Amino acid sequence: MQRTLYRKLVDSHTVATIDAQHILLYADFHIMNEYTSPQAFTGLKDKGRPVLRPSQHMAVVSHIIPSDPDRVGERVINDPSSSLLAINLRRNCEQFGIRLFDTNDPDQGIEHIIAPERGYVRPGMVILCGDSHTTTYGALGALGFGIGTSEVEHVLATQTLVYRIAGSMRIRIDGALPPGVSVKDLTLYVIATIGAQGARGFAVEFCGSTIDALSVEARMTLCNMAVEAGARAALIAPDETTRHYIAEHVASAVDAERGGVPQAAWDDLRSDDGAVFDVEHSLLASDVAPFVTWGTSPDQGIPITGLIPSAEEGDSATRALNYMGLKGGDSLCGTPIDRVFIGSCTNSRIEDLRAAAAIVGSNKVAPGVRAMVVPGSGAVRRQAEEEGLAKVFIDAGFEWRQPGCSMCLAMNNDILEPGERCASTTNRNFEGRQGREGRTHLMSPQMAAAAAIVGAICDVRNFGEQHG
Ligand SMILES: CC(C)[C@H](C(=O)O)[C@@H](O)C(=O)O
Ligand code: SF4
Repeated sequence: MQRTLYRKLVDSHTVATIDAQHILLYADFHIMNEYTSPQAFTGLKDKGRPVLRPSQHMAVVSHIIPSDPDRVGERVINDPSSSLLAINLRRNCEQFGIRLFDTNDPDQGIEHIIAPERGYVRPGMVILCGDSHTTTYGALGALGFGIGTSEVEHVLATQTLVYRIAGSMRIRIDGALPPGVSVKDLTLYVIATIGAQGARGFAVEFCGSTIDALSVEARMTLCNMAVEAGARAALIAPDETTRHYIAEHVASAVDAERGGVPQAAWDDLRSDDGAVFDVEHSLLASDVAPFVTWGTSPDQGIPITGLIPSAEEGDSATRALNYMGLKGGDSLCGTPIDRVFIGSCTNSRIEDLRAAAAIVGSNKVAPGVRAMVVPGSGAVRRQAEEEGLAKVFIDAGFEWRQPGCSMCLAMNNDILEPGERCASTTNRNFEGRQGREGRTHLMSPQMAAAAAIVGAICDVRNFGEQHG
């Protein structure tokens, strides 16, 4: 029987079958943040249960930590309730013997940036985290998905999870991305094409020559946002690109052979020829242009050359347009922005910062625009400083900040003022996501960098002619 990659990963981690739809799934690794773990630890303590395998968990303070450039010392977090979350996580990790990337750890950062970077994510693994963007790890051929707080407790206690098997979807994308078009544009295009619920209930496997040509970091951007189309997981079969990434990242961090599938068996980590998917889509990279969202859902995006769709009175697009202060039939090009945010687990890796810095060059941030770059981890920040990228940003007038989720979700000091419009490399543009009444336009790091210089949303492909 031919099996999909998803099915192989599920089968190899099935501890017991519960019924036709449910299994007990083994988790090779589990990641926690300060925000979704406290009740789980309280539950364990109340029941007097230990953590079964402490070495198969890690924790990080990422959501509530301020990104101030001079963040140091004990008082990195001034807000008392946020500070308490960090203190609790530290106590819990100490008590249960779990590796914590604490507030002052040189490698602290966003969970989904540091887990692969530190070598914890390897092909063939099942990786869980109380966070929806755990789908990111599919970029390395690992089955990753977000879990709820009560499930976090179960995973800590048993290293397993009661799991409902997902449907299978394959999205094939072929051809070369046109010049000036990045994987973020491709991602927003895929979501706009299939819709915010388009992959709901499915584990999505991405394949095709476009995917083959992507770096692992680019694949992470795509898999990260698959959840914005409703996907329960995203997967890309490991290949030579994956091998190189693993060789670079695992040796320095954790034992390559601990957990996961030995390299010799990676060849089997792919869907068999003839494996049947419940749903298949086929897309062409040549159809993709730089993409920007105009609304309040990640699927409300258009190519920068397109027009904002006209809305019918009373439909959800009308509400979105009102919230965003935009009109149907207009172009997004030339829409002035107040803020630029380059960061988040979607786009704060070194390749993202390189791409943004290449656009910035020797230009300056437009007067009146507040622009910030928030690297995804301490390691990304150090590397960007070594490569001179930080200097490019600082000289241009960007704020060069400390790692964390930052203005991706405004759970810390980084927040939009009501009515402010932001060019953002993040993954969610919901109402209030970056601050009450804040207006978020999702786009690539290149497009956000160009917007910072121009002071308005623009087509990065024309940017070089004026600012090269
Ligand atoms: C805080 C956390 C539960 C949440 C998630 O699950 O994704 C956050 O990371 C987000 O991006 O909205
Ligand atoms: S960077 Fe944003 S999307 Fe990613 S984990 Fe943090 S809040 Fe969630």
